[in-house]
Amino acid sequence: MRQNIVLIGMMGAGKTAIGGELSRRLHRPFSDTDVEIERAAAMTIPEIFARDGEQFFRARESEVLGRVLASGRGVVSTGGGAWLRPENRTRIGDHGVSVWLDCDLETLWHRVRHRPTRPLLQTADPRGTLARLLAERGPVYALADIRVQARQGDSIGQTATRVIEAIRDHDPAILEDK
Ligand SMILES: Nc1ncnc2c1ncn2[C@@H]1O[C@H](COP(=O)(O)OP(=O)(O)OP(=O)(O)O)[C@@H](O)[C@H]1O
Ligand SMILES: O=C(O)C1=C[C@@H](O)[C@@H](O)[C@H](O)C1
Ligand SMILES: [Mg+2]
Repeated sequence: MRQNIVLIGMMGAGKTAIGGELSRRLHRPFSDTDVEIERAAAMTIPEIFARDGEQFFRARESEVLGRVLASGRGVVSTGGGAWLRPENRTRIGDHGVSVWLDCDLETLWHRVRHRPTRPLLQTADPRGTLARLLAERGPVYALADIRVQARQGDSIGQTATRVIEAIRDHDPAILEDK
């Protein structure tokens, strides 16, 4: 079934926040792959990265993604790197519509800079790292079915409304109740 709504994009783009809002508005179950990975491992993401490394985390991420997509019609917020693996993109395409929350560097940096929860940003120059990741990943995120600008100054509610409108334009069947 292709009715899942899957949010992709950079850390800080608002996937978790907008995903929760969409779930409430559309009355659909909500899953966040980062939260599911932490729950299954009984560890935080920084702890998983520190103990087992990024490749281990990516393997768990692919497993969790497959599991949460199986529900068929949920809202799924992914981690910022999930969309980069081709096998994950195929799986998302088979089970849902992908929505890229496209957010500018300044907004992303403003949101993530005081949070120690993103291990990839624990570098000597985290802003530079964020900029490099955005530049590298942008063309891959652009492969998503739908692109929504997550603009600075827009509330979570306003961005959620734009996501719903964009999905309706793309394929109204995704929003239909079963
Ligand atoms: N208009 C907005 N849209 C989305 N998030 C916002 C907005 N305004 C503030 N935020 C805040 O930005 C922060 C980052 O958002 P969030 O954690 O949802 O990002 P994410 O894409 O899930 O990141 P990650 O990939 O690291 O999980 C949150 O604290 C969220 O509440
Ligand atoms: O952008 C990324 O690669 C990541 C984003 C977060 O959501 C987490 O999945 C983790 O910190 C890695
Ligand atoms: Mg998140």
